[in-house]
Amino acid sequence: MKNNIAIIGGGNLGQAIGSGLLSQGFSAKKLTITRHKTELLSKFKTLGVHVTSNNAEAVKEADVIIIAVKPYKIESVLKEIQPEVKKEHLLISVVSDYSIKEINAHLTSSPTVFRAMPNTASSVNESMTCIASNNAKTKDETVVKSIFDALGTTIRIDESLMDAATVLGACGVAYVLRFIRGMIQGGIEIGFDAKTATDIATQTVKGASELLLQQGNHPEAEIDKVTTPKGCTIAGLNEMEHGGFSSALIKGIKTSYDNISD
Ligand SMILES: NC(=O)C1=CN([C@@H]2O[C@H](COP(=O)(O)OP(=O)(O)OC[C@H]3O[C@@H](n4cnc5c(N)ncnc54)[C@H](OP(=O)(O)O)[C@@H]3O)[C@@H](O)[C@H]2O)C=CC1
Ligand SMILES: O=C(O)[C@@H]1CCC=N1
Repeated sequence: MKNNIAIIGGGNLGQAIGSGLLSQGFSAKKLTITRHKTELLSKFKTLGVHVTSNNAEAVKEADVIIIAVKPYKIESVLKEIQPEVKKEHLLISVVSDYSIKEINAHLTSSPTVFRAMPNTASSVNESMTCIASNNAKTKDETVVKSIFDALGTTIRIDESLMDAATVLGACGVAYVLRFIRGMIQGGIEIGFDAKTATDIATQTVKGASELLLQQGNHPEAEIDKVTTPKGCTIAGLNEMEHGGFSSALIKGIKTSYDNISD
């Protein structure tokens, strides 16, 4: 990748993106990460990444700007960087609930603006990133896609689905981790120590995902292969459903969706 990238907001997601890029061989010299508490970015500094609290300076040196601050901070950041943003810049916002139109309203130079919704698995190059833009040139789309392809898998979506992408893909990491925690707790109750239960639960979740990813089957088709008539799997699964398992998940997803806007 030839681009110089500035990540504005080196927090949980900004650092995950930075780590993911570096582990794919992206040059530390071409990467800048900003935040106020720069001491919390020392591991990046050690690797040769330019670490600064000066957003304007970071933007000046970059051709791709990734904004990764909290939604309530984006307007002040846009005001701060606005004088340095040029038409040639690719500006990617990973900020939830802030539209391309709202971003453009703060910029006079008309850069090409994208929204992307990666997740924290960017740090291990296993993100699912949904990308949206309005009338971006194919060559710019290719650049943005290549950045997030380095961090995992990408899908292009319409911007109207960005809130849904935020919930399913980004919040989704937390839902799955809570599921894994539940499996671990159950595993300990039936006899495993915490480490062994964690090893079994995490690999089992990975394997179940791979069955769908690699074979493209419907989850129920794979479930049918596990459930022996009158067996323990179906007994446990039905008990989970009696407790509202799928329903709780669906309701939680809808509740997250309803809570995106402040
Ligand atoms: N976390 C996640 O899983 C995901 C988050 N997102 C979105 O990404 C954005 C960031 O989320 P997340 O990483 O969790 O949040 P964090 O609070 O962890 O990170 C945001 C960072 O921005 C820095 N910051 C604040 N103000 C400025 C500023 N003026 N200039 C530069 N840096 C600044 C803060 O550091 P300091 O105080 O040192 O300045 C902070 O570390 C949010 O909009 C969120 O919606 C999207 C997908 C997934
Ligand atoms: O919970 C949040 O607000 C952010 C958005 C996506 C993931 N975390």
